[in-house]
Amino acid sequence: MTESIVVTNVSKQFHTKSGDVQALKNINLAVQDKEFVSILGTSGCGKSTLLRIIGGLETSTSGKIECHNRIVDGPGVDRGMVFQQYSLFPWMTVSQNIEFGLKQKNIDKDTRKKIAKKYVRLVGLKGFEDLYPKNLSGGMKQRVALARGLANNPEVLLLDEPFGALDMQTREVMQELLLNIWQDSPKTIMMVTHDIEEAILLANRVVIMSSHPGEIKEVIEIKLGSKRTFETRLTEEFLRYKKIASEIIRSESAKIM
Ligand SMILES: Nc1ncnc2c1ncn2[C@@H]1O[C@H](COP(=O)(O)OP(=O)(O)OP(=O)(O)O)[C@@H](O)[C@H]1O
Repeated sequence: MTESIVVTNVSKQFHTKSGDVQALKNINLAVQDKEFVSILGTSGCGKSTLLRIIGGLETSTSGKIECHNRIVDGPGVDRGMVFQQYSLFPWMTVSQNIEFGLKQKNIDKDTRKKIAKKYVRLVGLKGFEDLYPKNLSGGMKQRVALARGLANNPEVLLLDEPFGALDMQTREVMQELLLNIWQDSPKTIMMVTHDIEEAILLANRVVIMSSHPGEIKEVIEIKLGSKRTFETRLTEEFLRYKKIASEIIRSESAKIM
């Protein structure tokens, strides 16, 4: 297996008016090509900071990040990011939003349209292509953001709480959607979430971070097979993973209370 992302001895310190904050301490992690890794941890433990450093939106204080053997020193088309705040362009339609990154890559109009059409269908937005974000529900906007991230076909997709703003039902539909898309055409995905079930259902490995400073506390390999469905949540194996992860997170939360 080849390594997609390699994080070596990454630490991050923020300098603020009220003092220094050590957000990350000595993070070491190798994510394999086409692996799905979820990152769990208590609020403020550094999950987003780690993802932003991998995305090149933030610099580390020490250590290095490599993506397919290239040192990360800023954002790049090899790494796509989808955030909880949909960050859609309000003046662009659903299709135009999805096509945006493709246009930046100078992909011709016909190919752009074809790719956008494919992802509009995959995320269940057929018929809504010409609407503007203001005419969409939160769940629909989130699907557009996901479609845009996938349509760009980056080598690595970085998802920061992508379903965090959604209600439970929509969230579950979106999880299943992402699961189906990933099972049909696997790619390297790192996803930050607060939702233990979401982390386990989707990932090959769940990384649990400890807080203050953020360190990797535990890495759990999730052996639930590659054909997971919604019903996987009801299996004994799944519940066993949930119990293990919940206990670690509970003990971490207790430390900061
Ligand atoms: N730009 C910044 N300036 C100063 N401190 C920051 C900055 N960004 C994050 N921090 C601090 O770094 C630590 C980690 O923050 P981060 O947002 O990465 O945590 P998180 O695990 O993603 O939290 P949450 O789950 O609540 O979103 C926190 O203590 C936070 O206050």
